[in-house]
Amino acid sequence: MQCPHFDAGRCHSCTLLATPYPTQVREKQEHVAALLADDRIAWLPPATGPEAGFRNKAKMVVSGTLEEPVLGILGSAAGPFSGQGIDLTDCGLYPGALQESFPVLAELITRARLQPYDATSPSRGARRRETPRESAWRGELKHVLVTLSADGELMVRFVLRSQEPVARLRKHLSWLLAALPQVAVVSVNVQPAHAAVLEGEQEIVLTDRHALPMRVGADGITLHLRPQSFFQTNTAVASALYAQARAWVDEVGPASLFDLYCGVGGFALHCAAPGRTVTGIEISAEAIASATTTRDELAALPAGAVVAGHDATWWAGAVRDVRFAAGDATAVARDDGAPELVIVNPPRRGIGADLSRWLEDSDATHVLYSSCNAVTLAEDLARMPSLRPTRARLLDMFPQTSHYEVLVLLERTATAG
Ligand SMILES: C[S@@+](CC[C@H](N)C(=O)[O-])C[C@H]1O[C@@H](n2cnc3c(N)ncnc32)[C@H](O)[C@@H]1O
Repeated sequence: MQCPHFDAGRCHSCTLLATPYPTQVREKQEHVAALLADDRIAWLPPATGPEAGFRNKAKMVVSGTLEEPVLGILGSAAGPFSGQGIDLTDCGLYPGALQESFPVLAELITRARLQPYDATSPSRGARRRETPRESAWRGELKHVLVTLSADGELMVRFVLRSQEPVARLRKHLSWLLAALPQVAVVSVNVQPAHAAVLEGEQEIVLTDRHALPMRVGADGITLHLRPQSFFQTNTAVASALYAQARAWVDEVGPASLFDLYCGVGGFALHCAAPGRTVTGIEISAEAIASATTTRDELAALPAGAVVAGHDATWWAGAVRDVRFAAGDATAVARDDGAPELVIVNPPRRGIGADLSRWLEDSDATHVLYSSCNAVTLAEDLARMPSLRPTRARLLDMFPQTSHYEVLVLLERTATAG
């Protein structure tokens, strides 16, 4: 992949751009195999998708002026573009449908007078004080977050410093929906702090629709995605990830499973089956609401519908005992007895000592660990010596970067104690 921003030193995100893609995948495979360093693991060939145009979401920093807003990133503090707004609307990681939305969103910013937030320079008055107040920074619009579904629909979220511009945004909403009819959901996220935090707690949805339907795979499950919910970055590889998880879970055939850090329920719903009790736990209440919507939709499919190879009757039975609850995944270590199989898919920090210890000491016969950080994965596995990794697969969710996803099936070899 060729990138003018990388070549000019404006953006450094794609650190592997100069490495041919097959070499990237081979080196990631060597990296994860060396980190897990376990000859007993049977590795499946890596799962890959397109090497460009694969990102389903864009997190655009908004800079520039009201008349000429810039959507992209701010140049890194150390380099020659320090603090400068860098336009990344043509970034090759975005599919065409995302790229095409950016000029329209930029025009909306101008029309609705959403002044780009100036993250670098407090006003002159504030500069005289040692710790300028948040109000001393100029502007309102911090980020625009855009998510694209496999069916071409969009969710657009405006991260604002305050609610002040919301009325203007509402006024221009019909213009946006006419200019970009594929927009399904528009919301405002209020993030008042001058801090490196992408979004705040308050979300105001401006459209009638509150969730973006994210179909996974050709005839696959359509997961519902509400604002403030996580979704895997690469829909094609996420489809392979969930399919692999389902294949291994079905082979084990547990009567009960937990999906910890379940997000909008991708693993839980792909691994549901008649006669299987599934419990999904996730910290974001909005993600749990999304997962519950998908479950209810699968429970009531119209006669004749086929989803992921199963008909409406099968699905009604499969999701009958699927439950989702908002909460801290590590708290199950205190509260609940273990099911037969536990799926974990934590953030980069991994599951940590407490949850690892609970799994190690539990009655679960299998654990399925999906990780986006093999370093913390290896640390967690070392804490669970009774659970032997038997099978694993690298899934390259993040081409052109050194990041990747890895799925590992663990099987209990010894009774904990
Ligand atoms: C890597 S994402 C996985 C989401 C989901 N499994 C999927 O396939 O999309 C990690 C998820 O963990 C959630 N999370 C973070 N800390 C958590 C905690 N302490 N307890 C429960 N969920 C947590 C995040 O909100 C996020 O949805």
